[in-house]
Amino acid sequence: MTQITISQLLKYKQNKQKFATLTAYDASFSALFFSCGIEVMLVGDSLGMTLQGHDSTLPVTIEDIAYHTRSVKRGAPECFLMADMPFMSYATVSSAYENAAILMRAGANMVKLEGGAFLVETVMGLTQRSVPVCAHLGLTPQAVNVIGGYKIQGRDETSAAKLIQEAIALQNAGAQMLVLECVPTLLAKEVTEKLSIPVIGIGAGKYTDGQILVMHDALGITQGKIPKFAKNFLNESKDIASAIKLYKSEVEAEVYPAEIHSFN
Ligand SMILES: Nc1nc(=O)c2c([nH]1)NC[C@@H]1CN(c3ccc(C(=O)N[C@@H](CCC(=O)O)C(=O)O)cc3)CN21
Ligand SMILES: CC(C)C(=O)C(=O)O
Ligand SMILES: [Mg+2]
Repeated sequence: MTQITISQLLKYKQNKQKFATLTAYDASFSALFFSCGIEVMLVGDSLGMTLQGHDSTLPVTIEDIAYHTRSVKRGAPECFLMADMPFMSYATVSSAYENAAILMRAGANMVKLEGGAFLVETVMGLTQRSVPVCAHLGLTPQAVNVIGGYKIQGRDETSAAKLIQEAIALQNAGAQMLVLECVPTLLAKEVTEKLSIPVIGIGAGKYTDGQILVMHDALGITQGKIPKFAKNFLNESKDIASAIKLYKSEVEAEVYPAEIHSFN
């Protein structure tokens, strides 16, 4: 096996080959996921909820993400590893540089930042300094207190048009990937077609280039409210490896996400 890179993911987009990605937080799961053909993993700040038991992602620190990034990297050294920049770790351009460096040194291949046009300067500066950036638009969970809950975004014409403009601005600033979370299927389709970089969706319908799920949702071990887009692949599988392979094959065959996992 060889290292998965952004070039490989770009080829998937160009060949219209859908790809499945997952969050991972430790070496055992990252090794298992990679052996099941999951080539892209994210050390998500969702770990604040799934691992730490908080009711939001806000308590997560840069050291938390760095710790889990080191673990995931050791388990799957050849995967393309993304790491979330946690709440307030990119509040200024210079803090973004310092904190991105911590995650890159921990083994990340790309850092992910939540937000739109206000991040253009940050994304440009990171990219120029050799830190690959994934943008994240739509429902941005670090803004849960501003939004007033985990709600679908881009429903009306004004916010949809704004999201498209921001996606283009972030790509122009140098972002090499985009995560779209909880947006209507046809808005995600339009963004995916307009951008040349790979777009990964979660609750964004079937037309994005890739899909991402929180691993706990894919394995049915999430406690409390389960997002509409989540699917428990362990239900129909004999073990975790079979469940992950089923997830990958359903994404590749455009079976998952179905209508019931999407917003219109
Ligand atoms: N287990 C887990 N899965 C995730 O996808 C996830 C986390 N945790 N923690 C961090 C954020 C929070 N996320 C969430 C959490 C809840 C909804 C949710 O319940 N959404 C409603 C949409 C309501 C509407 O229609 O506006 C839903 O019914 O899915 C969505 C995303 C996504 N991320
Ligand atoms: C759900 C994904 C996109 C994420 O940002 C996370 O796991 O933190
Ligand atoms: Mg996140």
